[in-house]
Amino acid sequence: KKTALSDVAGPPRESWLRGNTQRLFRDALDYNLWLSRTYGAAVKMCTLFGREALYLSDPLALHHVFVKDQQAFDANDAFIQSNLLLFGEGLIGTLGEQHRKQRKMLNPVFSVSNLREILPIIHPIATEMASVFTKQIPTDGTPTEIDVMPWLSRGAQEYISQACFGWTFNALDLNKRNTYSEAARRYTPAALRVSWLRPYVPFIVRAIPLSIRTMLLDWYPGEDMKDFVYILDIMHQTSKHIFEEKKKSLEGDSAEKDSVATPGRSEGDLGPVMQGKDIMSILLKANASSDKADRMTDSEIISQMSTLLFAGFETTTYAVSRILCVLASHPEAQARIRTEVKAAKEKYLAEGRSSAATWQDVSLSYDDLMALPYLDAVIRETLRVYPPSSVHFRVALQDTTLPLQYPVKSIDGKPITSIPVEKGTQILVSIIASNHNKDIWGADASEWKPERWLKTADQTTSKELTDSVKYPGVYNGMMTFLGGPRACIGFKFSEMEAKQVLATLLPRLHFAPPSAVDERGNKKEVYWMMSGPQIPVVRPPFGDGTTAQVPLDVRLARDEDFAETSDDEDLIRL
Ligand code: HEM
Repeated sequence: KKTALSDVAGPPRESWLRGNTQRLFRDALDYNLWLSRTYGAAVKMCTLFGREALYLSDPLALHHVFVKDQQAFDANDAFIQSNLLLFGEGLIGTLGEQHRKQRKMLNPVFSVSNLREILPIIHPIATEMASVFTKQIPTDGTPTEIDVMPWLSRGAQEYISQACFGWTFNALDLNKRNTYSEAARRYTPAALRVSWLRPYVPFIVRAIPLSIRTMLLDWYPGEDMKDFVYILDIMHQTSKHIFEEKKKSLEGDSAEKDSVATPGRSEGDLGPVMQGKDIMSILLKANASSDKADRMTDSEIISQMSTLLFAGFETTTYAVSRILCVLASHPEAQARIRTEVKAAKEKYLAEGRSSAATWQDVSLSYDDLMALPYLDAVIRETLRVYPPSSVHFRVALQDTTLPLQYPVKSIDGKPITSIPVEKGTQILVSIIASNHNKDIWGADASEWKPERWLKTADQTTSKELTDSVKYPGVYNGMMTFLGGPRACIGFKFSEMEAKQVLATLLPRLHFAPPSAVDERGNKKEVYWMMSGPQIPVVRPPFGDGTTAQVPLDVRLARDEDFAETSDDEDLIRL
């Protein structure tokens, strides 16, 4: 049967049942880039049961999906139904009006003015991370190989739990085991083991009653599913527990306040330390004082907590791990950040704006940290070339037409300038192909060049980025955090976290790729497996090729690890 997408070219269907989209999520960086370079910025793909989908990286078509015709597109069924099962009615499990209402309540909570207040309070997390590394390396400056991933992951957990919930799991303290933080760190490997089920979730949920699903779960052979359900249960129970504690403490239950923990002690509410500035306290207050019609139920709030714990933790862990990994291979960029941060921190001491004992201990304000041009360029460029997640789904809610900025060729070689899209068509939004689009970013689109985000004061234009064509992404015209009404709510938060972590670690520590060699002269190499999220692994013979890890040589920073002069003073961010 001829469909609206029939003329659009794309790779052949591999199976009527499964289509050919699975390959996009199986260690498929090259495949994703090959697709868009072979067929252009709009490619026909096949999904389940012989249906067709559009794999998109065209800026104008994406502008229609996320901005101009945003009412005609939403998240797809498999995404919503599976998230609803996993996390309940949080932002990633709701659609339409309910989602809009939730966003209206949550957007202001993630505002810059709130982040400004939170940043200085959570600075000790980055300092604790730095001291965790410092304790593992010799004081004479020789390097030690450390798998930095678990520590960055524990740090990211604390960032989310402290900033969002005013709660600590003491994740950076190995002497204190915590069931929740262990469960959360096991979430992604466990989810990937059962991910084959995800596209079928809408069918299962609609066709099989809950009681039978529960029975099937008990009978299901193997431990993968049970383990996954256990992890979800821990996450849900934790969110519920924190919510109840928060609520009690906001209602002024003094008995509870007395039992709260302080950082470095046992797990619990940071209450007095956070001064009610955590995201959840602000949200609970806003919710209580809003119109009844706009108010979220307790169960929706608990679901938001699980959603934030999940959505804000691993993405940021992988992002910060990737930035450190890239910097390890670019010592000159590392040196430049170190020098830039040093100048900013020393200025604080000189102006009496900080009482820290050394410049390294200075905590920069949100505005000063965000204004560091080279640090900003490094983070932007890393998130562009290496976005932590690569492809996201949308579905057309009505018949519509998507115009193309860059025409593609039809299956019989004719130019296509716009594509009719029928209601129900799946759109695969390719973050990776968009961020690597040579038409936008230039011939060197796939190269890591932080300088592309900077210009000197006397430069009035910058070659690639002043082009009129832009992506509708919320973050600097790139698609890493998507765009439109369902764009990442935490992008400023993750940017702030990454900057604080780097501005705290780099002045003290130097990172390099692992130097140890085996008897055949092989060196360990971190390989980023792109399976939806980009996961760092070490391939055999050194690693198992599946466990997430980022081994790096870490040593104390020396004088020669700083750039000669800071030439960044003249640089302006684009
Ligand atoms: C580098 C780190 C991060 C990346 C790359 C990232 C990326 C994304 C992307 C691509 C989406 C859209 C998903 C879709 O609709 O298909 C998203 C949504 C979301 N992100 Fe992030 N994210 C990051 C960090 C965070 C953080 C730190 C938080 C919370 C503090 C967060 C919370 C959320 C939430 C709640 C949503 C759902 C928004 C909605 O549907 O309205 N993310 N993120």
